[in-house]
Parts: sequence; structure tokens; C-alpha cells
Amino acid sequence: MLRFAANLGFLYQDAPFLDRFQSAARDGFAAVECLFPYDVPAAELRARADEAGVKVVLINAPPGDWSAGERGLASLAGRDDEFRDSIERGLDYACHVGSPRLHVLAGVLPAGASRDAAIARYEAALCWAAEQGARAGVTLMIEPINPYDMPGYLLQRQEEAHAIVERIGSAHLRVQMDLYHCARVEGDVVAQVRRWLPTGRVAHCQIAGVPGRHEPDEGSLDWRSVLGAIDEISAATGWEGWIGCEYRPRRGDVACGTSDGLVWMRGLTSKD
Ligand SMILES: O=C(O)C(=O)[C@H](O)CO
Ligand SMILES: [Mg+2]
Repeated sequence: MLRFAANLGFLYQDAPFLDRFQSAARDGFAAVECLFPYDVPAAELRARADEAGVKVVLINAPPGDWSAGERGLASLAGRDDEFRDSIERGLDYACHVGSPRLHVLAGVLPAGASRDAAIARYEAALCWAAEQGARAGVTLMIEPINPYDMPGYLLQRQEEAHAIVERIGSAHLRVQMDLYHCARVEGDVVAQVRRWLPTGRVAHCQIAGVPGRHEPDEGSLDWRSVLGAIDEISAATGWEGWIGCEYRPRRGDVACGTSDGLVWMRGLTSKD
């Protein structure tokens, strides 16, 4: 059975952030993802999640200076100390809110920089971070992201993410397979899901319509076949990750826009 999590950085934009936990629960979500929750003390966020009866299943580590265009520190030259601080802060927050997963953004490759050197730095950073994750009991996630939404982002393809996870060989480093980014870069998402989900290296998925990043039922993503493939693989292999709803509701500027747009999900969910 498929399990969906509400991404509170994308959904329920009409409500203040801390009210979105209740909104998600009212719509039947048993789990949520929070992008960068660090402005809220972890105890307060945990209390809101507990009150609403939803689990936090994914947060992101601090990504550097987002407003200056930074999208993670892991591969950036000369930023090791900040990277380590961001992982320690992310893991501490994840432990306090009970999130079993922490997404670590790779960073943007500076113009003219060597990609090979950046990948080597990225792997060394992930290796260190995965050890910290193992100590904390939190799984670190790496996510290939498309270059249209995030120009220059270092990690764009599933194959490369899997090769990195395999080389590092930690049970606490896994791939976050965002089906929207996958569709935009790699095309046939059903084939990609059938190829990568059974490997055991994917610990979380996310979904959105393509190319607008609205509800999955808008656009070219064959979402029924994709979800059917995930469901089938879950039954066959015991894969039990969450599927994060990381999209901009088409009626996001209107009260109840998120809830109305969830019609695509009815009948597909499990709360376990
Ligand atoms: O952009 C995405 O798809 C993500 O999942 C990141 O966590 C946010 O940048
Ligand atoms: Mg994503």
C-alpha cells in the first residue's frame, strides 16, 4: 500500500507554517516533510506534529545561504567546517522531532570548477556525514535534482546517486528519488522506478506533476502507472518508504486549494 507524506514547505501555503500539521492531518496524511524548519525550536515543532498526530519523516540539513543561491554545502571547496556544522545541526533537529531521514543537498557547481574534484569532495563529505548519521540513528538522503529548477546542481541523475551510495557503502546513506526531477532529466519514470526501487538504496520518494510541479494529475507524468509500479514493488520487496507530495497546489493562493487538489490521491493511501 502506498504511503503519502505532505510536504509542508509546498502544501497549505494559505496557512501559517505551524498550522499546516493540523491541515495535513485533517486531509488524512499520517506523515509530513519539512524543508528547512530551523526558525522554529524543535520542541515546538515536535509538539505541533504530536498534537496533530502526524510523524515528521524528512527534513533537510541547513543548505548554506539560500538567498545567495546556495543549494547545499557538501561539495563546495573550503566550506568543510560549515558543512559539518550543518550536519550536526540537522541531525540534532532530526532527533528532536523524530525524523528518521535528513536530506543533504549537494551544492551548485561553480562556473568553471572541476566536476570531478567536486564529486570527490562530495563523497568525502558524505562519508563523514553518514558516520554521524549512523551514530544518531538517522538516514542521510541524497537527491538528484533537475537543472531547470536548480541550474548547476551537482547531482542530477539516479545512476550517479546510486553509484555514490554504493561506493560509500553505509546503511545510513540512501537515495531520495524525486519522481518529478527524475521525469525532467531521465524521462521514463516507470522504467526508472522499476530499475532503482528494488535495489534497496531508495529510502524515500517524492512526486509532482510534470512539467508544472503541480498536482501529479496535471501534466505528462503517467502517475497512475508510476504509483502502480511502486505499489507492486512494495508488495514484492517490502519497500516501505513514504512518497512526499512536494508540489505547488494549482489553487495554492486560495483557501482550501491544497485539500481540493488532493482528489488524485483518494483511494490510494495507507496510514500505517
Ligand atoms: O527540491 C527538491 O526537490 C527537494 O526535495 C529539496 O529538498 C528542496 O530543495
Ligand atoms: Mg524533492
